[in-house]
Amino acid sequence: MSPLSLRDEEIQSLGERGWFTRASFLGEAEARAVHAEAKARVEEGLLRPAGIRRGADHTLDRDTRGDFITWVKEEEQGSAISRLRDAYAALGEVLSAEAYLGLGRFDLQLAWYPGNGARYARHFDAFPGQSNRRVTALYYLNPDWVPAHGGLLRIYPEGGPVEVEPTLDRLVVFLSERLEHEVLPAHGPRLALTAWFYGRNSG
Ligand SMILES: O=C(O)CCC(=O)C(=O)O
Ligand SMILES: [Fe+2]
Repeated sequence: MSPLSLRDEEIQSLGERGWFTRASFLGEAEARAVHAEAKARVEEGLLRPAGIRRGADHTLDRDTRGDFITWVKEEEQGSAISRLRDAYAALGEVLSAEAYLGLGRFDLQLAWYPGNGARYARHFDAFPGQSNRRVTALYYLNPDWVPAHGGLLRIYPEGGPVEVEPTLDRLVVFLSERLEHEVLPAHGPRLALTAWFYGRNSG
């Protein structure tokens, strides 16, 4: 794997606005390989309807959150998903080294919106002050995405909302405690592999 580094404008954007995006993270061929493995998991029926957390409760509310998910555990070496995991580990290291974020371990989740208008209403991935998720990194796997498919990521930095297209190989990184965001209704299949990085001192 070639060493990963952050561009100056990415570090600056993360510091000033709380997020950045990179249109091509692994390159198209590699992205297609990850997509094929992710799609196979969907087709194998490994994904389950995602719940939402309300206090201590875990509830299903398909209007608030209509995606299907599975947690991705350590992969066999040699799979494209394992190489993405390695790239995320390298990303966590450079975010710590160059953006001083002090990140430790991360969880990896595959999420699929079937394309029936499913969405994920506006939310935070973490709440300030708790030792929980610090950075959200999204990697999109939608080779056939066109604007009519919708499913844009809308984030809410200071200064007004920004929409990001979930196109193949795109990476989006944001501070989990700082940025509210939502997934607009998806009218085509929509796949993403998301990493949530925890602080170095959290369990
Ligand atoms: O897939 C996306 O663009 C965002 C998903 C999301 O917000 C989440 O899973 O918490
Ligand atoms: Fe989220």
